[in-house]
Amino acid sequence: MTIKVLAFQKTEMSKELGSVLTEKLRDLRIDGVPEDMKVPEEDRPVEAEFESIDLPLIDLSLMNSDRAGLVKKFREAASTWGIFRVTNHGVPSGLMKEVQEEGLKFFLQSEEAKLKLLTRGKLGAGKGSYYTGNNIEEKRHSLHWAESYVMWFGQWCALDPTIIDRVTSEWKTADDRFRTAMSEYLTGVRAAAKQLSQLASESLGLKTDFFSSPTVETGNIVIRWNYYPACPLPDDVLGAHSHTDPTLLTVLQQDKVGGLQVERDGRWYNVKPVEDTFTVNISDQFHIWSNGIFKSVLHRVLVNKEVPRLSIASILSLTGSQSLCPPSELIDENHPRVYKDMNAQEHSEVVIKSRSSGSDTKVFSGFNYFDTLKA
Ligand SMILES: O=C(O)CCC(=O)C(=O)O
Ligand SMILES: [Fe+2]
Repeated sequence: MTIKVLAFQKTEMSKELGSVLTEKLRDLRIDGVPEDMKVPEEDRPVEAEFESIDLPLIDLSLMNSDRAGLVKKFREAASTWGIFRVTNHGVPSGLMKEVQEEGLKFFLQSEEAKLKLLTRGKLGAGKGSYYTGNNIEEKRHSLHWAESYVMWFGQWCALDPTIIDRVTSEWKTADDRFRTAMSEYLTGVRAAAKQLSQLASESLGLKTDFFSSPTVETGNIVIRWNYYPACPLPDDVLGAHSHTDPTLLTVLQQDKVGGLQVERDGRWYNVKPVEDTFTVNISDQFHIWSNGIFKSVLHRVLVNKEVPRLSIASILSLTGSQSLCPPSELIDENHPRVYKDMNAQEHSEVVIKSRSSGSDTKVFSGFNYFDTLKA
């Protein structure tokens, strides 16, 4: 039996590469771990070493009643951990479960059905869906023990029912209810992201909409389901190597299984999943945009022997000519500009270059290229 893992991360891919992957899938066997998925001995995670942490909690039901307290908490969480838990975010529990179950159905399809979506990443205008995994072109580290299904919806302000319809229907099992669920989920995530980015602005003494307006109007939204099959040798692989997200903000829905780890001061911590909450992390663009005040958190994913894990990442990013320049209010003699002026497109080019040529073969991270962007 072949295992349900494959290897890809590029939105652009050639037909040839698609068939290489098909071959590769045929070769994989459930009773072992292919050599190119094995993490080098010295980088293997050892479970016994890790402490579990309960992340700082941002309770959005306090937006009106204790805004000042929430703003303070946001600043603390975003500038120390770079990751926090969000509760009372407005996305109903039943809807979260539904989107999770539907995503699971995608991965449980036959490989043949999934592979049909492998090359969809090339769809024009940045809207469409595709099946993916690690990047086998960038031979920078062992392959992830994971597969993903990604939906690109484009800019929030242009998102309308026809786009949701088009993107969701690329997965042939998508039905009307799934489309409605995705539409409701996107609305909920957008509202939560708006509130969070308002807190972000206020926490730095800026106008409420400074970050929120570009984030949930002209910014982009991508939804990505990550599936980590149970692994016969979990200590030999990683579901995701250590990385920071190159984008702005990631709103993550985890299932009960656990496996996400975050780094702080050189140590890895297990992030406990908590039902009905989102795990939200600051990503590279927000770090740059906040003049380095918000921390883009380094994270990775461990897998286990017993149960598969599913997570759903709503990935928000600035795009094209949107500026990542920090506002003048954050710059003075004591707080000089940390990074050069750049827009999202220029940033994205640096990320792509760093990922294909970086010196650290284990980490895909802003820490690999932030230095090159210094003012
Ligand atoms: O599955 C997770 O917990 C994290 C996924 C992740 O890091 C990502 O999609 O960038
Ligand atoms: Fe990530």
